[in-house]
Amino acid sequence: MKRTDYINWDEYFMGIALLTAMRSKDPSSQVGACIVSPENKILSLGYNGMPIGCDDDAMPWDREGEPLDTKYMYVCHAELNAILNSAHNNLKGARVYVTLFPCNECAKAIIQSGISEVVYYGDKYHDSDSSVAARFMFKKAGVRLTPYTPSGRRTELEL
Ligand SMILES: Nc1nc(=O)n([C@H]2C[C@H](O)[C@@H](COP(=O)(O)O)O2)cc1CO
Ligand SMILES: [Zn+2]
Repeated sequence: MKRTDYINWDEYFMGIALLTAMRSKDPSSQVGACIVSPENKILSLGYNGMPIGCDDDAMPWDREGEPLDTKYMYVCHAELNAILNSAHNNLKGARVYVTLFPCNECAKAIIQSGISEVVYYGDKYHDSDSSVAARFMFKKAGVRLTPYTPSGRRTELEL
């Protein structure tokens, strides 16, 4: 008899997105993205971080202040990193598991890459212009938006 308490696909991919987010240096929001093929193969992963070559310790992580002194000018979002990290994979018909709903800029990249479904966990900026614009574009482009339903399963990893 096979065991029955194995994690399902959604738990698996969102779990990997959550683990990937733990690599983020951002003090306020750690975001992870996991892109998966229609055959449930992982195509790419990403988390929010500074561009390659931009020393994490030399870059600002502040949310407020002069625009040039905030992280927003520089940080590369989890979804964009995942798309860019997948340069040799075809993302047509893929779905992306994200721990936070995509912004309008990542929405553009998601649509252009051919990803057809976004499964999202958090949505804390639901009412921001960025989220409204993202939803508007996703709707026009026919990208399916699926809120992740937490299963309630808790797990602990000894790392
Ligand atoms: N979907 C997203 N993916 C992301 O990777 N991010 C990143 C950009 C920043 O590094 C951080 C948001 O910072 P804060 O405004 O919550 O302090 O998360 C943000 C969003 C939200 O749209
Ligand atoms: Zn984004």
